[in-house]
Amino acid sequence: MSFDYDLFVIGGGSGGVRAARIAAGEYGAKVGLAEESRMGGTCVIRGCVPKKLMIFASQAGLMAEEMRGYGWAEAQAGPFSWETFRDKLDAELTRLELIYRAGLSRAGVEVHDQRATLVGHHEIALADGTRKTARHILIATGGRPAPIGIPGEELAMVSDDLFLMDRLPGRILLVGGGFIACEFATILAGLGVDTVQAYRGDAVLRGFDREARDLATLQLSAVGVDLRLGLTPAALERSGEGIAVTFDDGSREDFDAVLMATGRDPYTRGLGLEATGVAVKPNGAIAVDDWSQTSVPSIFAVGDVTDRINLTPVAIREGHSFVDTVFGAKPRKVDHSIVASAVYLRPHELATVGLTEEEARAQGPVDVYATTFRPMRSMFAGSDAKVMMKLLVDPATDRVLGCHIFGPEAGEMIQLAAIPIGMGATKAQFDATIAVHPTAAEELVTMRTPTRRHEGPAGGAKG
Ligand SMILES: Cc1cc2nc3c(=O)[nH]c(=O)nc-3n(C[C@H](O)[C@H](O)[C@H](O)COP(=O)(O)OP(=O)(O)OC[C@H]3O[C@@H](n4cnc5c(N)ncnc54)[C@H](O)[C@@H]3O)c2cc1C
Ligand SMILES: NC(=O)c1ccc[n+]([C@@H]2O[C@H](COP(=O)([O-])OP(=O)(O)OC[C@H]3O[C@@H](n4cnc5c(N)ncnc54)[C@H](O)[C@@H]3O)[C@@H](O)[C@H]2O)c1
Repeated sequence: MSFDYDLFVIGGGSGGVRAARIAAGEYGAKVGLAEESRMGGTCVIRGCVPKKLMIFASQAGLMAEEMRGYGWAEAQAGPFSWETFRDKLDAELTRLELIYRAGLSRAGVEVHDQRATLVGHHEIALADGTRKTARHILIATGGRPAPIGIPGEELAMVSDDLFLMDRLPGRILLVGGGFIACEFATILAGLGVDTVQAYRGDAVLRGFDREARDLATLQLSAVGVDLRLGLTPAALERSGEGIAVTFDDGSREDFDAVLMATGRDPYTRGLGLEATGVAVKPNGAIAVDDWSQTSVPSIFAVGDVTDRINLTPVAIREGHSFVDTVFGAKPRKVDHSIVASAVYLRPHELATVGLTEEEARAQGPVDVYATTFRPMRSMFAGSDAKVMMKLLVDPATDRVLGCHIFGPEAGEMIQLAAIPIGMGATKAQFDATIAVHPTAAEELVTMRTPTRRHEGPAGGAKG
């Protein structure tokens, strides 16, 4: 049977673009790709990239404050122009989008700027009514903000809307305590917005190492976020130009804007999965095996739509591995067991790789090497901001099981720590490394004695 394409990719985000480009450019496959919005997907257009640029924009006040501590007595951030920043941001995203398009075009990928849906095991319908056939189909449609189902929720923004605002709100409520709520609370407070964050739990960033979570929670308040723990909205309603929020404790407050950052769902609605028999998990994520293959052998899925680890480099690796396996005769599975990540807070980021202390002690005995200190840079300036470095070590094998850093540029540090930890490095090998001085990261190779030992599920902590 002949097909229009060897591969048809639905979704031009992190996973889809990588897969299409490698399949066509390196393995000579005939590839089509459909994208219903801007090329580049969530990460480039409404995620990692604009978010990180906003983080940079938001740190002027903190930098000026630090510099005053170094003798620049008049240092001030001065006025911020959202309009100038937003227009520059839009131009930058357009530049990046064009680079993505050029890469696809150079590789010989045929791009269809429209929505695609599945109509058969080898067939796709485009929004203009055209049908295309393909030997293999890759679904890389990403995720969408998940509503929580409270009355008036449609009045709130989601993260996509933040990058397009006409003006900064005077007062905003952010709902949630995950990646997006914490990063945007840091950003908006840094840009001078009166920022309230409501989170239903007792410390933000559930799932991260508890000690690091506690430091992140303290830092949010220290940078001016009015963090309300154990609180969540029950209803939103219009109030003049703004939004009146009724919370679950019965209190009511007015805000200029509300941002719901309550998680993301796989974007599979209306994709034709039921009609084609592609199996989904209860939350709508496409079920795949280790090779990213769905229940229909000709259809594969990568990235957030499969809800494995919802990060850009993971989507890229999944897309690349699928193509290596199917088109490159180089079978490659993705190892999801050790994936580093960072939450871009300011002044200190939270970065992590491997097991948390809580996960490690639930598995068995673990030695915890941890230190918390005021780094020389900010201490000199008079700041109380604390850095934390933590290594979790298996006492039986001496293997480093996890690393957690709360500090300036922790994301940069964890990228490097992830290499030896992924290779199975031992604590002795960390210790054999001569320190780089003076740095905060030198603590990772100079912590000599365990701070505490957990004996495992049956035992308690010592020391
Ligand atoms: C605010 C925010 C900040 C983030 N920050 C980070 C970060 O700092 N680091 C990090 O690693 N990750 C971050 N992420 C997560 C990261 O963006 C995602 O994990 C990544 O983009 C997933 O890639 P993907 O290819 O699965 O999907 P996406 O990048 O979402 O791409 C899916 C594409 O498919 C298109 N599409 C969907 N359905 C169809 C259809 N039927 N037809 C045609 N096109 C379709 C969409 O328009 C979209 O362009 C962030 C996410 C958000 C929301
Ligand atoms: N730096 C990064 O790598 C980065 C940054 C942003 C986003 N991301 C990715 O995007 C994903 C989505 O981010 P997110 O922050 O929306 O999700 P998240 O899962 O990190 O956090 C969701 C938050 O919403 C809260 N929540 C969920 N349901 C609720 C309800 N019914 N009522 C009240 N609160 C509720 C949760 O308790 C949690 O605090 C992340 O999981 C991550 O994979 C990564």
